[in-house]
Amino acid sequence: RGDVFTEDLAVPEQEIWNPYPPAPPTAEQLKLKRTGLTPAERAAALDRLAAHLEYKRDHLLGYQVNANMAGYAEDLGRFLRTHINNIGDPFQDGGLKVNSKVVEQAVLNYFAELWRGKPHVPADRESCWGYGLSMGSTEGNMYALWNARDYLSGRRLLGEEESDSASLTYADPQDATPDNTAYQPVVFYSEDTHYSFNKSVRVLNLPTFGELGRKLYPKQCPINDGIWPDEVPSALPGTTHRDEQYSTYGPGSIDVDKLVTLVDFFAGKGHPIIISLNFGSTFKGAYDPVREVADRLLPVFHQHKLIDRELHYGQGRKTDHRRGFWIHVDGALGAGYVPFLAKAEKDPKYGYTPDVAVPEFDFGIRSRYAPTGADPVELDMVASIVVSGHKWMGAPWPCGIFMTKVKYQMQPPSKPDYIGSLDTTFAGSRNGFSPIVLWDHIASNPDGKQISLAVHSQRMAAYLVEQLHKVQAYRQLKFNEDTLFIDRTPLAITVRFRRPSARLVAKWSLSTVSMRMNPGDDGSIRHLAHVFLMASTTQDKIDAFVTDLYAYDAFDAID
Ligand SMILES: COC(=O)[C@H](CCSC)/N=C/c1c(COP(=O)(O)O)cnc(C)c1O
Repeated sequence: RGDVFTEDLAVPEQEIWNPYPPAPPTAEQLKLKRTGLTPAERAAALDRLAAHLEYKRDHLLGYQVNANMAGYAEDLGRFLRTHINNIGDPFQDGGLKVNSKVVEQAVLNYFAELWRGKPHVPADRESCWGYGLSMGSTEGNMYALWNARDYLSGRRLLGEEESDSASLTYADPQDATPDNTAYQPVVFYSEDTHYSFNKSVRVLNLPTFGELGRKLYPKQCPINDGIWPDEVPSALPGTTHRDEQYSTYGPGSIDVDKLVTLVDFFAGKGHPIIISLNFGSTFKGAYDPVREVADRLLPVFHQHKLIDRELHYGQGRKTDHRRGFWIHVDGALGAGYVPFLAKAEKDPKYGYTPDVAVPEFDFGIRSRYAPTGADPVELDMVASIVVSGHKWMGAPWPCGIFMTKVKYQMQPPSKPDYIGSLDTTFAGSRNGFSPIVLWDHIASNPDGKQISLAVHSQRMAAYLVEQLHKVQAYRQLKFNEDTLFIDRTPLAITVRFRRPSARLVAKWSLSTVSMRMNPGDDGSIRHLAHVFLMASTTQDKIDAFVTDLYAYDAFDAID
């Protein structure tokens, strides 16, 4: 892909045309003294901070944040008087009784059903299990990769106790010899994947297919003339435009042909497979085609005996059966609203006809494969899903949900009796307020409202594209400027275009990317920005933003 690199945007201290945007409190005002601050000093600093943040909140367009905090202060302010900590497993009350686990369970079961899974029943291995995140989807995605890595590398499943050993061990030590690829999982994700994945695979010491390819199979990459890329290429643009035949001009979803070829290579070497698919990608808002990936990879998994693997543990006395693949869906953004778009598509009363069919992504995806001369195979293909609570739903701070199934849960590394519960999550202390916020949001937004908001967001995205084309036509005529590179991936709730001036980037908190559109060609560098059309984005807000783009100095001179 084009090299993505950041540039220091020299953002002026004050916005030139609007000398009145409330600045944040100064460092001097915020300086924390040993003597503390007087009530007047505290009030002055906090008042100024509130004014600044409220102005920025009302002008935030560039990030996936729903600015609507309706009702939280009124409904939930009283919970700020209590430290609520959901330490340990959400479905085990534990020793710290000041917890909101009953609320967390209600939220988890809501998402299990929304994503076509079964609410948690400990004895039902096909039912869902999950937990409320104390960070955002970065935590959930990291947990998913950790769970997948240990599941596929033969660590002990939840319930496969080994009384004589508190430390985590492999199901069967000789299975996990260094040269045994059967327990060396490899992870695949596309070049449009959120940067937190590069961080997560480092934390987990989990090799990407590129790293493992360069180490074990140098110059044998089945795509790209033998050279291993680090990420799966994203799809090329549908256009036949000759000099735009690079994924940088594409929709931002994964190239399924290349994914299948790469997975087939490693599965053929015996490696278990981890795939993370984006569902509402960070810059282009694209949806990886989960259904197509699942349907096309099932035969590959079947061919390489990755559907049912037998593991032994307890000195060979016992056996378990597991998959040799894990499909994770990073639904940080899309898992929150696409289910409602699908409902709108099905119900004519919403008058919504999507540009393309609303894609599937969840636990309801079952793929079938009928190998010649063998019994047909039908499998549920998605092993885990993550959603951020602070993106589509609009929580006041980072939070979210990780969801998998009981059959994939691992034995935790230790059993800290003093928390009175299994340590089945990533964090120690866990935010007990976030489940209450998500519960309040869901309780206040029945399906009908959610469907309307999801359709509104689609309409606002289409509206912004229309308005940007008007700006482009005006500027070409008036200032003889180049195009604004306006683009929107089908069904995406984000629109991308030429980066405006530093002042406007700061005013509207735009997220920007500078990239070489044609690899190695500095002449093809584009400075782009995007706007996310969230449930809280109004037409008035879009109009105010678009008005700014008509100004003579709204865009930097084309360098
Ligand atoms: C540049 O924009 C971002 O980094 C935003 C987070 C900021 S907006 C809330 N996206 C985070 C993100 C993440 C990480 O989610 P968080 O940890 O909740 O920020 C995972 N997956 C996808 C597809 C994402 O887009």
